[in-house]
Amino acid sequence: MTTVKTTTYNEAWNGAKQYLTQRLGSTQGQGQDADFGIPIIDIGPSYSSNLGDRKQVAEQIRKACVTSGFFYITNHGIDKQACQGIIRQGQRLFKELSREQKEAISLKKSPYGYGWEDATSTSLQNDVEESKEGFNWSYEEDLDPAGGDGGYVQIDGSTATHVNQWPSEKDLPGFYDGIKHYYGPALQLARHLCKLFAISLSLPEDYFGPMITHPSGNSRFMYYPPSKNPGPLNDSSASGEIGLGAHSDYQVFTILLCSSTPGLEILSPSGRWITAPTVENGIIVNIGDMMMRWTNDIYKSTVHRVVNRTAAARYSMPLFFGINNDQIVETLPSCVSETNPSKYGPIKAGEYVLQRLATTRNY
Ligand SMILES: O=C(O)CCC(=O)C(=O)O
Ligand SMILES: [Fe+2]
Repeated sequence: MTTVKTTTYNEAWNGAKQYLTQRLGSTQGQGQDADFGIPIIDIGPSYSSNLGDRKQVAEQIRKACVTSGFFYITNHGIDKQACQGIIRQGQRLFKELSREQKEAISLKKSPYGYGWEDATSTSLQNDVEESKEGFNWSYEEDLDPAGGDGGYVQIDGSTATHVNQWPSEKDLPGFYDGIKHYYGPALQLARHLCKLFAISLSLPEDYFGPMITHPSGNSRFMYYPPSKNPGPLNDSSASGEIGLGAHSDYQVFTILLCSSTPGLEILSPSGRWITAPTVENGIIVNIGDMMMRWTNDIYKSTVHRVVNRTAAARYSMPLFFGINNDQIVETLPSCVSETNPSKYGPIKAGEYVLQRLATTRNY
């Protein structure tokens, strides 16, 4: 039987801080930028019944994952209306709720940090102030088109339900249904991507299937105010305000939907910040640290941040997709060999995220 070590809060805090410092340090100007970018992958053929078509898409995904760990997907199956609709729900939440209504669902009232947050409650890069506003929620079975299997556990192993803090139907009519309209298809897209990741890693196509029956699906609405000092994109200095500090994502992978205002910047191996372009009907997928660890560092989770350098507001909605929180993550069999032994021990998926989240709280 696999034994898994549990960690104290202090160990987690020190470990997570060390991890971020090391990740930020290791990308400061050492590598080459050749092959580094955010390719656009048409995943339409991956819905084909022909394995060759699915393999062809998986191969493109693999190429992106071993370089930048970021790619756009198009023809992903989520309709335009659902994508526009969810961004609108985010706008409504930030614009239409009063400060008092927002405070009533503040993340400070939630043991898991779910709910509305002002700019200062959390920061991803310690000591760097962020200008964003956010609203966080977690997976719940009512939002899952597959219905879940009744086994959902929180990142700390708790079986508590109804942990999300939604605005009331009176304050924001139709909000929850609006969420469901995009979040449900996005979860199914994530499950589909798991099959493509499995093929890309030379694993059986349904390798991850049993691990995503009650998946971790934390999500956020983000609002980045217009810059007080608009300037050019691809300017590595952060003279504009930092919307979201430099970080890598924690989960297996992120499905990121953005409004048309640019602002996401990814850190290249030579230390340049590259602005992600706006791609019509495109959704960004990026590898998270859990996937990097799981693949023995073969797939990369790249450091990124958000700086809104424009005079317009920016909105986005990342969905941090992970496997069942009670699932043990052990280096994937196709990522170890005699010459490349496993660098990491087994860990419970939820426990790993808990450790990484430990440093972000400012309250
Ligand atoms: O808003 C964005 O474009 C990126 C958000 C992000 O990186 C995150 O929430 O982890
Ligand atoms: Fe991120």
